[in-house]
Amino acid sequence: MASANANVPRYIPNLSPSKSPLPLLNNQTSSTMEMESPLPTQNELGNGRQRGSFRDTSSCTGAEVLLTWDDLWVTVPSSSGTGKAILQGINGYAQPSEVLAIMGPSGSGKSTLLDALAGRLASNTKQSGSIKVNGRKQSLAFGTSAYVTQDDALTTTLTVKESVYYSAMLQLPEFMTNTEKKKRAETIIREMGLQEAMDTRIGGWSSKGLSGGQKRRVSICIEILTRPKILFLDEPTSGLDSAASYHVMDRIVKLAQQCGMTVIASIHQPSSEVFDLFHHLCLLSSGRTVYFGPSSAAYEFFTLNGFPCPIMRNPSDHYLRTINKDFNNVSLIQNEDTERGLEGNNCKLVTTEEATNILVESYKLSQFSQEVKLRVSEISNKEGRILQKGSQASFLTQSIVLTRRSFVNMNRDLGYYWSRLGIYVSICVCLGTIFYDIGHTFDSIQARGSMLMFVATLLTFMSIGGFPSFSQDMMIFGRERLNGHYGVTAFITGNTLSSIPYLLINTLIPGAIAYYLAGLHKGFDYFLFFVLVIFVSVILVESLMMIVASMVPNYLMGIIIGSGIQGVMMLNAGFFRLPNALPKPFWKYPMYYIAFHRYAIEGLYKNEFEGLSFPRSQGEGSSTITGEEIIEKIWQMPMSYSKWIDLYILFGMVVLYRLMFFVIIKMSEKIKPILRSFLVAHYKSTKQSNHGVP
Ligand SMILES: Nc1ncnc2c1ncn2[C@@H]1O[C@H](COP(=O)(O)OP(=O)(O)OP(=O)(O)O)[C@@H](O)[C@H]1O
Repeated sequence: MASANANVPRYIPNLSPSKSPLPLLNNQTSSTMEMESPLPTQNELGNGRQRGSFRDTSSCTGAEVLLTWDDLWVTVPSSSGTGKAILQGINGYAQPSEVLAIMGPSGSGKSTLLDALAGRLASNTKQSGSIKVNGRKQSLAFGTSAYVTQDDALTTTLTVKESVYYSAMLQLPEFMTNTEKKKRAETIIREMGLQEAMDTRIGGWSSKGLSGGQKRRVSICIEILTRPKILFLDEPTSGLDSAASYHVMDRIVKLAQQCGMTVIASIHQPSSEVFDLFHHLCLLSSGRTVYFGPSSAAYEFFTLNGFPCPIMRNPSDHYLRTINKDFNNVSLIQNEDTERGLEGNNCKLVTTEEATNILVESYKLSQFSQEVKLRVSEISNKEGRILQKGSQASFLTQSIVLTRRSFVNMNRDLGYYWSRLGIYVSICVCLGTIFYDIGHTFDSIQARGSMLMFVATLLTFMSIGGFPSFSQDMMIFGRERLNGHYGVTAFITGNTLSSIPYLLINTLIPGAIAYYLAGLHKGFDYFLFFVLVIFVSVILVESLMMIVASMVPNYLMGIIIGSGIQGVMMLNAGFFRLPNALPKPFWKYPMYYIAFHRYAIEGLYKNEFEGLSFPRSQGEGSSTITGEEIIEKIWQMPMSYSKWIDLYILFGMVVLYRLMFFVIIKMSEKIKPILRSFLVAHYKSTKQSNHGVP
């Protein structure tokens, strides 16, 4: 076997020549373990491997970040009630100017580790153990860290240049000029190899734009604009071919070295060239550490534990294949002479489960593990610099930029307002022709009531059509908010201001068609009030949908829940069942007062009927009834206040709904940590009682 392969070139790993990081196997004695520490010393930090220079270094200042995690456990509730451990007491560290790769089969806990370190675990998880930044328990404030998620939540209608530029305007400090910000954005786009795609739109479900790999790179560009001190990358190379993967990772490594940035990246299947770029490797399997140490020494670790990398196989593929339990693989374990093969009786087949257990146990006893513990305690026992929040654009700048960005997006995304305008116009043409020249007969009282009810309810209900586009905006907001790009108030301001012109067009044109075709109350001021009520009602529905969007996981759920809420409010607005007939305990009090459609139809009815008179019954010669009487007696609406009060109430509701959205987002941010610390406390007490600890 050996001779058959003698002429086949073997993969040459990037091993440190003088380092022999032998692991401790259970059956080995310590005499076989004489070794030099494979870990860099503090003096070596920052020197890194020199891989050329990175051009824009103007902002590479500030404190470096050393991150450690010790006995880190993350559990989630399981059906058995005992909880499922996703991470099982792992240790490790990440250092400035270096890239730590987290690798492991799918579901091994890579993203969870990244989330735990970045402080953004899901609220249903419980975390225990210690995570320290520069030896202190401190959070990673804006400007100090950035996180590139797996899903590229980007504004699909913007070009690459616009996306990165708007983001630069939002994130970079006020003291930088617009030209400097633009330059920074362009430099980063070029560094990520996107110069050819600068003017290409991101693209989404409706139009093809960038490839998946290019979107990944745009996401990275956006997050590294501030030159964060610590960068978390979740699958940065997914969707990229091997050349692009190398290109992107190489840029990140250079940036790390140039700026003293600490990079932690979870990665699925790096090519050998990409793998070679990593300084350290954390290999996980089912939340346990299989290996943590210099990436170059992993080859030897596997070899010495009986799992040498076969000829011509990419070592990182080999590591993952050895520990991937998903497909009932088997591995060949070689005890001594790796060249003799099966017939030499030194090999046996083991399942991947067994192979993983051997490696995990071996790692625990190895010098690597000891070194990691030593380094972790060394760093955690020395309190370093406290991280200061980075400077960013002012609230005013952020609001202006968000308004502009949102305005451009609303204009280009046909689903946001333009398609709705088309539908509104069509419906209003139908409405206007069905109620054409409504007149002032007895029958027109009912006809007016029905038409205005339709306008106030079903027409405003159609605003729900823009929800998919809005929910995409919410996803982007969620990502940018988590990364601290801007606050909730700036988002609400931007969204509100940018939508106003479109909502005006959407209500003015269709409103005019319906109003004048039907021949409603003559006079421009009456028409203006009519449009104002529809306008505010549509903003109200949008505000309601904002609240819904902040609470539901996807837009389909949002549409279902939003329609349900509106349906109930419409039913209860006092038209389908007159106000005095509404059952008192619930539908009259409080629902009739909460239903915003009630104020919309009240305002519209007062606007339409006040000042007009109609025959009391069908036929000629009948006496007349005034509009005021109709409102009070037929529609059972209060005349103690004017139509303007109804409009003010609607407007007040818009403010209230937007405030509610603000409070919900803020509260969820405040409640999540409290909930998590409660769960952690509960977890600790359960753990202690399970182990009989007093
Ligand atoms: N919040 C959560 N609630 C329940 N289970 C979770 C949660 N987060 C992660 N898990 C589970 O923990 C395991 C590890 O998930 P994680 O996303 O960390 O794996 P991964 O190694 O990043 O996988 P992949 O490479 O496929 O993204 C999975 O089985 C996942 O279903």
